[in-house]
Amino acid sequence: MTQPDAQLSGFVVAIDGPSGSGKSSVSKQVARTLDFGYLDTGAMYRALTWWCLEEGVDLADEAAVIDAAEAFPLTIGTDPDAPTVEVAGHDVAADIRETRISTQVSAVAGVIPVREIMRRLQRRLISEAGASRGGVVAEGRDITTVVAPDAPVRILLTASEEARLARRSKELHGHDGAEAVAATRSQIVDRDKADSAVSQFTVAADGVTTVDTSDLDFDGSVAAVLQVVAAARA
Ligand SMILES: Nc1ncnc2c1ncn2[C@@H]1O[C@H](COP(=O)(O)OP(=O)(O)O)[C@@H](O)[C@H]1O
Ligand SMILES: Nc1ccn([C@H]2C[C@H](O)[C@@H](COP(=O)(O)OP(=O)(O)O)O2)c(=O)n1
Repeated sequence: MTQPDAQLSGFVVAIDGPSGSGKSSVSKQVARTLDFGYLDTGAMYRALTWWCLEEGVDLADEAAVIDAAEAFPLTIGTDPDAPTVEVAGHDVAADIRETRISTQVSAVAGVIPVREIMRRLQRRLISEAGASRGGVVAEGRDITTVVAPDAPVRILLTASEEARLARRSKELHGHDGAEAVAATRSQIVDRDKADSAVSQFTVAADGVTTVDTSDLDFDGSVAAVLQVVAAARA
């Protein structure tokens, strides 16, 4: 029989959303402002993908991917000023942002038993960060619905496809000209489509507050999230 989840420690702010909505950058700044911990769950799926490739695991072999997840030697830091990611002692923070990981991560994240292993690990990390700092901002695709549906603040951070494509193009190519946007499309649109098969992050679930950042700049997005948090803590 599966054990019921232990209660999460600390004040948890759960944030989900599609690629390029601003989850990582906005969540990190919100955590800094509140002096909370910060957990990037996407980095965990990326690091597992890196580890599978490093170990020569065929990503089409679900049993092998599950084995890799069960023995995953991950160390992840939850300080928003220095969010480290290490696998078996290797600093992989930069490697996991490479295109080869971005284009293959959905294959790993789409394996349901892997998600259950990651969910348990993520709840533990959220509780540890919450206990040591009083609170934590955790972001991903299923934090508001599956990992921390019991969080007192749950936000769907979203933005139009156009805005998300322009942001990611600027980040990857330095501008958002037509060619750069076309080159970025698969990393945003196709990946979101693949990820939607296992997580619901395009429409807010019951009790989840939508923050649409399409017409907000970065500071405006941070302020909008902080306002939702302040209302919940009042
Ligand atoms: N509201 C915003 N307006 C403009 N750019 C933003 C905004 N929020 C985030 N960005 C920028 O867009 C890019 C993608 O943001 P990121 O936080 O990586 O999104 P996600 O984690 O949802 O994929 C980054 O370069 C970030 O600085
Ligand atoms: N809680 C989560 C977080 C991320 N994932 C998957 C979905 C994404 O394609 C990858 C990488 O997530 P990440 O947040 O780094 O993606 P972005 O590039 O910021 O859009 O992991 C997930 O399935 N569940």
